[in-house]
Amino acid sequence: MTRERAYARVCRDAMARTVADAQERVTSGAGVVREEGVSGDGASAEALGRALRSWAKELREEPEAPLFFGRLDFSDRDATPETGHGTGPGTPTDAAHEAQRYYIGRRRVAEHPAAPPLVLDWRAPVSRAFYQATAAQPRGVAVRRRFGWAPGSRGAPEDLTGLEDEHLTPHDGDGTHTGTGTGEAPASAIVAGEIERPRVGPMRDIVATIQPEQDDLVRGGLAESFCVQGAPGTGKTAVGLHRAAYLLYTHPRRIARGGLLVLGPNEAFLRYISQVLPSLGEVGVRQCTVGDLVARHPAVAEDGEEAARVKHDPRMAAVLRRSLYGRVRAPEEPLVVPDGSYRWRVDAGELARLVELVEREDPPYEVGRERVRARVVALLRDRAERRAGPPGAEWLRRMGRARAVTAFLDAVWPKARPEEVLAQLLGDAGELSRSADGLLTGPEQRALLWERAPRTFRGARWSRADLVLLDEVAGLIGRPEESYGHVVVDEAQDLSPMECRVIARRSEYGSLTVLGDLAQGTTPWAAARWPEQLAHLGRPEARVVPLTTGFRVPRAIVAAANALLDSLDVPVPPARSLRGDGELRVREVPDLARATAEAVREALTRAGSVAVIAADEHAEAARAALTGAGFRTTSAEEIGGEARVTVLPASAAKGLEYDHVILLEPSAIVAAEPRGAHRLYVVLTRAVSRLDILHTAPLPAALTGMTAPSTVRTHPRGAR
Ligand SMILES: Nc1ncnc2c1ncn2[C@@H]1O[C@H](COP(=O)(O)OP(=O)(O)OP(=O)(O)O)[C@@H](O)[C@H]1O
Repeated sequence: MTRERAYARVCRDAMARTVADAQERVTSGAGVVREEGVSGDGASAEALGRALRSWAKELREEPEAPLFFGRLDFSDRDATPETGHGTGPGTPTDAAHEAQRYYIGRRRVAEHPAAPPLVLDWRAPVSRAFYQATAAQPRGVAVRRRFGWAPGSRGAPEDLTGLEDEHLTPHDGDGTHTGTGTGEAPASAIVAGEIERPRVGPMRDIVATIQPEQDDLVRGGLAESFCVQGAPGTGKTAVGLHRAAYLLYTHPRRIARGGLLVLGPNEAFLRYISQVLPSLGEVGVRQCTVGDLVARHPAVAEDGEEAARVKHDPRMAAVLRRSLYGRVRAPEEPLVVPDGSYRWRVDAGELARLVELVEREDPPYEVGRERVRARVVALLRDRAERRAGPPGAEWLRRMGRARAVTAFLDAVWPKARPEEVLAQLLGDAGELSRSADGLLTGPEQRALLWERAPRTFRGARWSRADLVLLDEVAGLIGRPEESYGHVVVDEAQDLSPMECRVIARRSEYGSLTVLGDLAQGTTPWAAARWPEQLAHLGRPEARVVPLTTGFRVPRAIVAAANALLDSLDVPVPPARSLRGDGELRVREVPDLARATAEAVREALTRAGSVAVIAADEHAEAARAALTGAGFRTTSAEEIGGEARVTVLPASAAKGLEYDHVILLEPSAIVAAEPRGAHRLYVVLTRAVSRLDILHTAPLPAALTGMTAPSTVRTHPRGAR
């Protein structure tokens, strides 16, 4: 311990010097840069200065945390017995690492940029052995050491409180293996402690304890898109964020060109995960919702249920395409273009063939219009050439802009704006049936039609679904300006086919990490199967990888959730939990408000965060009752606020977790919406340690059989 603390001190000093050095370079500016001969001219010195400034800023902004969490001692070759399992691919005993010792941390630490690192970045190739080595496949590692730090430590050497060694390759006289990775519970007490640590505030990184199956996903190649079907609390979100950090580290240039995008279901969720990437040293990643991607107008209108369902249906893509291309007309008249004393003439038949050909080539609409123009000019050029030899570039430009040519284009391939196209479709029954007949039924078409159409498209009031449709039309007209190198899509089961297409358009040249759980689908258009959803996302070939080992929800609560899962009829395997701790209590109570206050009072005697979750329409009342009883509470919008008790409507609970969840009236959550049972499944699986279910009405059928050993059913106590 003394030696390791001393090492921690050395690392801290080195890190402090790195930060100071970065500052120094920024404040002394280009002078230093030039002196070092890095850059001769002002412009690149300035660019370098900018890079240094942002680097210094990044170092300063990074939350201070322990600088290392692990150590690998590689064996020297003589001491590495071939175990039989250890010879396959993926288990290299890389000669370069023989007898080497490496510390592993959140980022590289070195005395100076050219010095050998004191701490390796967890994403460096060597670090992989830290996550993957087992006694059966030691990958050349003799000893894996994990470090335990005081909770919340900022890395002060005296905060180093524990060490744990696993001997993966036995030496003489030391025949014991302490392997991991196969048992129900983690073999490492430090890992177990980390997993069971009470939660407070926003989500944390998991670099110190990534599990082998998670690591495989985190380090998947940039080119590969895949989908993680993960039971609640299996670390989907964590895996997605760490994968983002890994890709940024491993392919900085290729990602930098397009950028990396993380999509989450709502603002509360985005706030909850917002600290993870910065704590891993990545500050430039865009994290937003699909709604943010399509927000070309504020969403001010509300759709009826049926209208929303139809607008999110994939058939709308075909309807919109037909509506847009319905603008293209077969030319009926010849084109006559005056040119000085001449008039060039192209007859209608030739023009019609030309337009039809371009239509068949199926370019984006805007490109199609310009292609028709270019081909018309080419016809004019042929005529001019026959008469007077090849015309010059200026002549070609003039013909392209000629009033007659533009008028011809406006007649056969008019300009289009997304708003105009959609307003016409939703505002005009004739246009709608022209575009939708054979695709949408009569009642579906009627559900789409505006009751009162605005006079022009500029006066239209758009709904959230409309914005998705506008994005679709914009995508038909031209390519989206944004295109990402990689997109991480969380809670992907909830996206509608049309929302999936928003993402597909922006990741055409990149790759996707799709995260979700079919059992947690709560939107009316939630996916029932992954292959279809992946096809809408433009990745029909993507692999679906299940994760079933839960790190959040304790076994007793998982058992209850699995009972409910059986009734959901989704093709997903049940979850299992790494956590033997945890409590589940189900109580029928006479007075819900009073029982809630009591449960909160009790919950506050333990460490960690507390959430009271109720059906949406009851959440406000629950909050008021708690405030009345003297508790300070926060709402979903204030994650990370001061009060330890959050009151959440069931619809806002997705993706979040709390140490202690007090769930009010499960049957009301089920009854509140068509997919209420799925919603209840989400809510049941938010608890890290304790779940209290309080009810006055009968429990939903799937929950009545809960017989987990730690289930305590108490009958209403008398007045207290
Ligand atoms: N390897 C790990 N070590 C420690 N903690 C982990 C590990 N993997 C996941 N966790 C923790 O388990 C919890 C659940 O992870 P996460 O939220 O990523 O799961 P999820 O699959 O997205 O869950 P859900 O679908 O229910 O929203 C988080 O607190 C996360 O930090």
